[in-house]
Amino acid sequence: MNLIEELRWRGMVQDMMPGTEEQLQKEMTTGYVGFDPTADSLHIGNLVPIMLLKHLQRAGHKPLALVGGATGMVGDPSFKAEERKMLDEETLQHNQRCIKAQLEKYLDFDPAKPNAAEMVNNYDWFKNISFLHFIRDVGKHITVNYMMAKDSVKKRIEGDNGMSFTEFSYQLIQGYDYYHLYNEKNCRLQMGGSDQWGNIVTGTEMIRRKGGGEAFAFTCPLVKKADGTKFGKSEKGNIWLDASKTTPYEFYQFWLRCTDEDAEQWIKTFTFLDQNEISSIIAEHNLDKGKYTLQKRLAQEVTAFIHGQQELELAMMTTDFLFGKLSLDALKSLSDVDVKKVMAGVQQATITKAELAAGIDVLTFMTNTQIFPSKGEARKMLQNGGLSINTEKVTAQELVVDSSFLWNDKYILVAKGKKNYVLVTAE
Ligand SMILES: N[C@@H](Cc1ccc(O)cc1)C(=O)O
Repeated sequence: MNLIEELRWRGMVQDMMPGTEEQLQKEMTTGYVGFDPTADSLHIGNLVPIMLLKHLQRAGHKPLALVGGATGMVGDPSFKAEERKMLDEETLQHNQRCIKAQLEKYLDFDPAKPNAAEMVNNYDWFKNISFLHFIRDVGKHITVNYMMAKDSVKKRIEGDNGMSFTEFSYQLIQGYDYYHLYNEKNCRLQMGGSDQWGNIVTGTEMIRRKGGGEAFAFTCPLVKKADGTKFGKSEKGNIWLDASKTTPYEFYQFWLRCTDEDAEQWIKTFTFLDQNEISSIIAEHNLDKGKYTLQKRLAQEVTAFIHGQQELELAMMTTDFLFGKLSLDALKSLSDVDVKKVMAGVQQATITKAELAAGIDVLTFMTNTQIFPSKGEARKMLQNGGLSINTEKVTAQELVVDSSFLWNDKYILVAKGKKNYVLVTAE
């Protein structure tokens, strides 16, 4: 399968300019996607264009990731019902730095490779272009009629809200980016979400009218959920790629909880697994859907790609907690930082090291740590067989808890019932 055939199979091609497939077969081609610094992190909606750049690079072509320092100052009106709020320059600078650092993680920038990825920022070429120069040299090649006819801005032009000249000029700025990269980086391809088609075509038009040759493009469909609700949101809002905004555990859960129908599509779009592998995962999934084989594999692949293998393993451990099947040995093998991550959602308690050194009976231990409000309640749980320490069931109320129960020098894990864990830290 060539790149475009593969992307078609993955459901990642919406519109394509004629000749794009031939160009990609003919020679190593430089292609770009732009990301505006509208927030201090990318979110999973941006993951599709990132995947496009990744696929491009895997197929031997050269990806350019553009950070929109200039376009971010203007605001893309494409398919937006209202004028955007302008971000102040300090916020934009901060956002640019964050997004750049994220993009650097996902592509291969190794300069020794002929198709090494490169990062560019359109502020670098726009900062020196004067307004007069721009309207004479760029604006003159594109008619207002042409700009107004775009689907992406039609509603705004026909509606009551209107659109500022600032946002209206956005497509010329993005168009000029393509023209600039065409000349400076021999870039022949622009990709993006389907909402970007209008802006991209303004670019190829500008290249043509300013005497350039052919430039190519394709867009990918916007990701939708099968039930029609919006993709990429949880109850808490956006699913961010930044671990401090959406923890790897929450990220993993997002994918784990999707429907069979969505998982079948998303495993194609959001992983690099090939056709054979995906077919066999789906076949295995269909043998027993209750095992969530498909969702698990999807969640594992995407979490490992975004957060790395280690964070994935921690997220899976935390998930095991929810299902009451954590292995204590696995937990013991973790660093302190990682124990805290896995246990982030678990009830916490403390006990003094001195008490443990002396040794206390299990019921006193349960009340001193405030795991139970009274010895009577702790006893009841113990007698019902629902109390465990370090995953061993406690059967005798005479049991003495002392320092020998500590693992990693400071922890004791208590469970009330099957799934209610308490992590006790000795201080
Ligand atoms: N307009 C794009 C971002 C972008 C910016 C500049 C470009 O040259 C290309 C793309 C978006 O909103 O997603």
